[in-house]
Amino acid sequence: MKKLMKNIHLQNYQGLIDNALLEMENAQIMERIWEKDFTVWKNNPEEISNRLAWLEIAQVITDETKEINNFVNELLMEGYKQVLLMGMGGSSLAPEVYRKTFGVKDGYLDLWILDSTDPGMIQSYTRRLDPQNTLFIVSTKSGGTIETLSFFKYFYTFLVDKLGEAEAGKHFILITDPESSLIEIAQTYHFRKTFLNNPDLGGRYSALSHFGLVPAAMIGVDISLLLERAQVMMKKCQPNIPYKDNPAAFLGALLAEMAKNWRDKATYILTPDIQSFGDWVEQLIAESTGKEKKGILPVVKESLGDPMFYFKDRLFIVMSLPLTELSWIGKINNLVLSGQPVIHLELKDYYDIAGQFFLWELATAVAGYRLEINPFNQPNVEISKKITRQIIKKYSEGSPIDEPEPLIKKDEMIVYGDIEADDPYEALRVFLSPCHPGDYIAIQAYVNPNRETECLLLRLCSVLRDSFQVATTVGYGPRFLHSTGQLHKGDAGNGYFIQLTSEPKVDIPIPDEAGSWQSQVSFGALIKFQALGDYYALQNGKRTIIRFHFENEVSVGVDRLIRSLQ
Ligand SMILES: O=P(O)(O)OC[C@H]1O[C@H](O)[C@H](O)[C@@H](O)[C@@H]1O
Repeated sequence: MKKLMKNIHLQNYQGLIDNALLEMENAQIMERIWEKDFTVWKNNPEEISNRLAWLEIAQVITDETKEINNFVNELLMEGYKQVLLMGMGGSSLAPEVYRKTFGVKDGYLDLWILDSTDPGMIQSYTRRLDPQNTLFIVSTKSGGTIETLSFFKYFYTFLVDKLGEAEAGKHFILITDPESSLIEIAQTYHFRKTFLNNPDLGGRYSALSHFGLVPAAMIGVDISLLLERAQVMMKKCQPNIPYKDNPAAFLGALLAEMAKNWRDKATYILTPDIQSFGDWVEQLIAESTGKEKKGILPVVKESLGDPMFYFKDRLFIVMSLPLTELSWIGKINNLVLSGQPVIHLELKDYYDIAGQFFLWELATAVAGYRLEINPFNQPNVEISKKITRQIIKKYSEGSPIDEPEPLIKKDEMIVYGDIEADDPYEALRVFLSPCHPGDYIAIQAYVNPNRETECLLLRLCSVLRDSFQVATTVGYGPRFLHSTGQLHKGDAGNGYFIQLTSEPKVDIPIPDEAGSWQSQVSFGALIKFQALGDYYALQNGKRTIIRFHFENEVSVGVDRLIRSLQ
């Protein structure tokens, strides 16, 4: 434990955590989790007993690394140069961590991830990829995710145009569960391969399964070494390890006890080389704990500020690699001095990411036990999907769609919400006026996730945090719907949601059937309806939401909002 945790500052919470660990030891919680005893969480095994295979996947899957590596070699021999992975949430976040952390090894395939339905984003991928040398991964556990299916239909049709029908299917592979309806589609369209994943684990617990390992091997990551590192961590978390030295027991108890004591904002400070781990752990914690009016809010994108900008609702988690220049170490010390609880985990090298995947999965399962929730389901995600499907149906039938009445139109912005104001800036101020420390502000941006927008949205977060002393998060739609979307609708309801939408400059059709350009719905319509579906889902759930629609440049609109707050 000491090697793993560089520093632990629990302030006056040490006794609370010691007690929680003692209680857990007496109730043999780690033993029961490893024995896959569903009663740890609920009295009903539904969506628990068939969701625990991640506990051993790093061992079980070692037999399959050879097959995965052989497949990658086959692709390299055939001259493939790049891979476009199409998937949402648990089917794409771990591959993104591997790509952003390890980069691409010489001679291996470059990996791009597509998890945005923004037409501009899809167009830029289409322009950049070389059809001859690109492999497409359709990655979906359920086989029913609308974004993933739409990406498949679009890129397959695109490839038929470029290479012909006989060639197109050879450029596609599928990663899915054995029961998925996509298996038949893969056969129909002559995909080159289908990897069937272990169905007994959820997407956010799948980093060490086919969903993570196949793309990792493609960029030249040594997947056997990854699994070894995960197994090292598994050993450290066995039930025979005293609970106080068991990192998963400790972390799980820490996350949950802090949340129960109003420190429910798990704020990650990650060094740039492992920054993307934040996006993965965000889905894991938010989707696993944000339900039954409870939840831990992962804060993964905020810049590190001075102590005065933080309320006493935080737990800070610092993660770094040895010898990384920690320019912000002084700021961390100030946080400790100001009374904030801070822990610092140190990874030996990039391959330790695999150990961290396992550690946080088990810690989240432990936290779920302490919070008395089922950490393996996502009961509220379906709500916005359902409303979006209804809107799409109406639109396809040519029926009118219910849209909220615009409140204000000014400065190329249209504002929607249940407040009274004369201009967008006043609307934002009025909207946020009841927001107080302990709440959080979530920016939900259904826009092209390019660098310029990202910088501005992060700036908006900083300004909001510093003005209101609240935790802030930012997520791109529809990506966040598969990550933090569950928490937004399932937690206690103290979030303030700022939805940002934009007028697409281009549009791209979603083929009704793969292979033909006939199309009823475009990506532009889909992203609009996804935003609308979630807007209504949040409203129905009595959440506080405002929408700013940018008629022109998103960057100009966001910049105006930032200035109005300063
Ligand atoms: O892998 P898929 O079945 O396509 O699912 C992708 C994502 O969809 C849903 O929104 C779930 O809430 C996520 O947990 C999941 O990761």
